Amino acid sequence: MVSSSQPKLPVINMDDLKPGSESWILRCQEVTHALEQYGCFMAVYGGVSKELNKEVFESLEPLFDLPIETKIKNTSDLRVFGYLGPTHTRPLFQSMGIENVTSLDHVQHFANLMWPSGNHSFSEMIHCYANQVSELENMVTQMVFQSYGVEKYYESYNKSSMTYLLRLNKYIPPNANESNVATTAIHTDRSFLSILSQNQVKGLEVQTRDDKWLSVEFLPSSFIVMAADGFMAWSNGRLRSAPHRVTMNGQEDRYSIGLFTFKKGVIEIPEELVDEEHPSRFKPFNHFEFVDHMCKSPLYIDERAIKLFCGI
Ligand SMILES: O=C(O)CCC(=O)C(=O)O
Ligand SMILES: [Fe+2]
Repeated sequence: MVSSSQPKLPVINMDDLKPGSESWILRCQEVTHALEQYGCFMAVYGGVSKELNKEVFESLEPLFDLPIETKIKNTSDLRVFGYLGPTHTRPLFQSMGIENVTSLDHVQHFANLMWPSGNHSFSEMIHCYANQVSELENMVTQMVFQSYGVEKYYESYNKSSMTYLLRLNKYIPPNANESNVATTAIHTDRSFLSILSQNQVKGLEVQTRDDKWLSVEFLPSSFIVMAADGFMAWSNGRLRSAPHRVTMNGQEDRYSIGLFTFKKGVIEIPEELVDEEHPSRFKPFNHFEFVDHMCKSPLYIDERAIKLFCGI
């Protein structure tokens, strides 16, 4: 049950912040504290215009209306990065993935699979959207590194060291006789950081440390920034990888978009984050090997997975 007298997720204004300014330094603490306590926060971020956001969400309906034979052309070496259709355990959900979405070539490759005569405006729009959202991701990563006093490692986690997967999700409403259907199982994300947005239909729920479920109410121009398994391990367990799920109640289709970042290569805990109070909890691990392992043997879909993979 989602509590009605629930605390809300922290809301942090991420606009107009210049690195090194007083407000930047203040936000570094707020962002890190929110990711430690909740594993996520709501970022108010005007870096994506309302018009672009609207156009992107409007493009999802015709995309998901394409025939199934077309949608299944969205494949990937990592199965969970491509098209996922409804299954009997997840009948309301479909999802498509665009790998390396910050590169226009990759978005065009996806668009050419979906529309054989191409769809230039879709490609431009999605590429622009992903890059603008990635600016928010870069800022958050830099802030966390800075507040832990390990900014010198940020270069290995900036845009050129990460890859970006954009997931486009569609959830259809449950039948009238099924209420409150948990559409996705409780999970944590395998990524480093995830940034989520949605159309006007709510459904995302985040589990708090005291096992309450917070139903996320998106504010205008807002995104949920969520620390995932990779960032949690990098921080030696200081950050929380937020358990979350999607529950559909209403009558309308829900569309959501997630930008997921993955480190190219090995994630290593900075030695500065290991001390007597925080003994080393994770061995260095290759992020894609972890994702690949999870695709092949998905024993757990929450934080236990990374603990099993590289925990000490
Ligand atoms: O649809 C959402 O809001 C969340 C999706 C999600 O949790 C995921 O793709 O990992
Ligand atoms: Fe997720």
